[in-house]
Amino acid sequence: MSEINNFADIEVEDLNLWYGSNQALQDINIKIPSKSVTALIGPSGCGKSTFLRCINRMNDLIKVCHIEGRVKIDNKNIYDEDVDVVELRKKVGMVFQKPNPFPMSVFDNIAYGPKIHKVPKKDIKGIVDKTLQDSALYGEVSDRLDSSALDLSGGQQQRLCIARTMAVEPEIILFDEPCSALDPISTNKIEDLILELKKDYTIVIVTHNMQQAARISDYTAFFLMGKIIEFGETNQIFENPKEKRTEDYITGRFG
Ligand SMILES: Nc1ncnc2c1ncn2[C@@H]1O[C@H](COP(=O)(O)OP(=O)(O)OP(=O)(O)O)[C@@H](O)[C@H]1O
Repeated sequence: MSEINNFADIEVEDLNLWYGSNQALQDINIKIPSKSVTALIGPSGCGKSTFLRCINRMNDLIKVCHIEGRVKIDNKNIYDEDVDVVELRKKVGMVFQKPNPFPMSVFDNIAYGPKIHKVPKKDIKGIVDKTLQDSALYGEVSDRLDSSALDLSGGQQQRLCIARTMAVEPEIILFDEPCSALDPISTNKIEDLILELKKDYTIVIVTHNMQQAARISDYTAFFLMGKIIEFGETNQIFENPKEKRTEDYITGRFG
């Protein structure tokens, strides 16, 4: 278990995961602190995305996947039988590698979630405006709300996807390499947005970019071959790692 004692929104206990006979996660125990950014780093194929997907049960969609252990959010195991997965995914939003706006207007992209969750019609416009402002996108799209979201730039599309996630008021937002398809300026804007978002949300982000992890995260977990090798404050992990394997990875000796 991690040594970080801050209040944790997500507590993972003895998590093991298999794809068929291939074990992709092994004995994962971690407490992810609330209202902060936690980065998941490690070489390709070490289980970062698999772990991220465990936090909102996205792996349920994969037939060969078998999971043991507990992922507790607000002290409730999200793998309990009585958990409503739609409600869970409202609480735990996810932003993917490639921007994936719906093929509809900018407005409708953001209104989609609140409508599904039966927010009264009269409140929708206010939610869309507020979400666009909170995601720092309003100035760029306020005169294009009725245009197709697919006409926005890649970076704007990704911020729209973040806004779409925020519109249903999640508690946690999972980011799976959200900047890997973006140019440096768009990447900067997303990083600034993530830093803003952590005041209100618990954020977990998979990134291959060490500088990005160092810039935006408060905590870092280093994964290797399906295990968490080290977890701690980002400064400590980057400047004074306890494990030689963490140091080797961070200094670019492998991966
Ligand atoms: N849908 C799937 N079906 C079967 N095996 C999978 C599936 N998704 C991932 N795996 C396997 O699980 C292991 C961990 O993969 P995962 O994508 O979680 O790693 P990762 O650290 O996120 O990698 P990357 O950095 O390349 O995205 C790998 O061996 C991978 O081949």
